[in-house]
Formats: sequence, C-alpha cells, structure tokens
Amino acid sequence: MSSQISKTARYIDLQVNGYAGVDFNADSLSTEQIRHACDAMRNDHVDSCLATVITDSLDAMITRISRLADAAESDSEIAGVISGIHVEGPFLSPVNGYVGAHPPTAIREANRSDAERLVEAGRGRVRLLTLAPEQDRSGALTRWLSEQGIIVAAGHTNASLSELDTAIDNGLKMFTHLGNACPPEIPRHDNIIQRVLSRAERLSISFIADGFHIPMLALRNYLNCVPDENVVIVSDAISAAGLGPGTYHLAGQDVHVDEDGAAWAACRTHFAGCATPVQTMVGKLQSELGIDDRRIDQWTRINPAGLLAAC
Ligand SMILES: CC(=O)N[C@@H]1[C@@H](O)[C@H](O)[C@@H](COP(=O)(O)O)O[C@@H]1O
Repeated sequence: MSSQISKTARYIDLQVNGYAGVDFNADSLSTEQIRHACDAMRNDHVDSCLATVITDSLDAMITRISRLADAAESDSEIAGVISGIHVEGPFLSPVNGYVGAHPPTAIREANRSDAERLVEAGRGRVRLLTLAPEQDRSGALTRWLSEQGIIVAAGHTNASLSELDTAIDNGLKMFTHLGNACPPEIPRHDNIIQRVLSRAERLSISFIADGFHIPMLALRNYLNCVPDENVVIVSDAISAAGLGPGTYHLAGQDVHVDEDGAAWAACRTHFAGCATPVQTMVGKLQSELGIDDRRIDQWTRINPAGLLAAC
C-alpha cells in the first residue's frame, strides 16, 4: 500500500460547507474569504468542490446561493475550485434524527416554485440538490430537477423502499452521507441504511470517511456492499476544516470541534459537519482499511467527476 499517491492525488469533493475558517453559509461572506477557502482547499489537494448551502429560510438560502454564484462569476480562481453548488435542503425530513443539524422549522415540503427560486439564484451553478423522497412522493420535483441537469440525491430521509424506487424512476442518482442523518436507534432490519444498501447497484452513495461520522469498521462493511463505481467520499467540511479544536460557526450555529477532531452541534446529540480534510480521510482509508490507491482515486475523483459529467 503506497502512501505516495496521497502526496500527488487530487480530489473532487461534492459537499463542502466551508473551509479554513470560512463558512459558506455565513450571513456575511466576502469574495476574499471565499478565495481564501479555495486556496486552502487547493493546497489540501481538492481540485474542485461543490460549495454546499444548507437549510435555512428560503430567502437566506437564496442570498447564499446567489453570493457564491457571484463570487464564481467574478473570480476565475474561485470558479476553478468551486465548480458548482450543492443545495442540501430545505425539502428534507423534519423528523428528529433524520433532520440532523438542519433547522426543523425551515424544512419544507418539496415544491416546484421554491425549487425554481433556489435554482435560479445559482444561475446555472446548482449542480446537486439533496432532498427527502417522502417530501416529493410523486417524484415530480426529482424529475424536474433531473431534467434541468441537476443531480438529485436523497438524504436526511426515512423514505420507504417504494418512495426510494419512485425517486430512482424519476431520476434520483445519489444518496447523501449514508449512515448519518438518521436516529441512533432505528429498527434493526427495516431502516433507511438497509433500504439504500439494497439499491446500491442503482445509486451512487456518499460517505463521510472521517472515522467519527461512521466508525471505520462499519464503514468497511458499507463499502463492501456498494459497487466501487458507486462509492463517493465527501468531506461535509465546515469552516473548521484543517484547523484545530475550538468553536466555529455553521449558518449561525455554534459548532464545537473536540480534541479528537469531531465537530459537534452545541447540544452534542449529533455532528454538525466535519473538520477533517479529504486527504486525512484518504490516509484513514489507506491505513485503517487497507484501501488501495486505485479505489481511493475512483471514490474521491473519478466517481464524483462522472456524476458531474453525466448531468
Ligand atoms: C453540515 C452539517 O451540518 N452536516 C451534518 C452532518 O455532519 C451530520 O452527520 C448530520 C446528522 O447528524 P448525525 O448523523 O450525527 O446524527 O447532519 C448534518 O448533515
């Protein structure tokens, strides 16, 4: 197992909420700050990413999406790293545990007019949207978004198998950070993790491989259930990424990064993003799970690139 590729490898990260002290979901965010986050990502081998806007009031989400689009339009260095925007919400499950770190009061049932406003704010840069299929039971919004060339992912969801299948039939391509955003105590057999794994041939599935969101032994089992061509590693990085323990911010929430590097919401019942850069995740996949360079490259670059290219 060579660690050489880690020094030269380049990554594509489909879920980045912030980086190096910069929160992409902050109320005030300058182009210089966004450029600083992009420089730091490039130094950490991330060639391109989808800047991620999480659930908030629709107006706040629109302002944040539009600001990221402005920054990418006006600055080619930013556009070189932020190749698009991932909108995570607001059409998620409001149920405790599934909603994760997203504010339940801002959750909405999927609807075309809100989605159009979010997509328009990005001026062609919204490339991925995560929703809960049970909020889009007919699959109509999933179909419309897919027709716009937007990758639709399920996430923060307790979709039934038939809701998942309806979504897949309407263009669902991906599942966002499997193993997280579900309650710690779920039915042992019929649960969202098992349902999604049963569809692993038909969906790309992202995992946060920091060792906190999913213990490495469970991650190994999940990875064994998903074809290599459908595994995607995401960081779900927040402003704390690459920095040490301390208190950081995510969309107005305080996030506490502990001595080990896990990023906790203030209530300590769930994580609120991740402080671990992709290259550190790669080190863990290599040293703790023995994953070889070819598979790492497929999961961190080839597969995310393929998803972006196909839509
Ligand atoms: C940017 C952000 O806030 N991300 C968090 C993620 O870190 C957490 O894993 C999930 C649910 O939390 P849980 O899996 O820790 O219960 O909610 C959010 O998506």
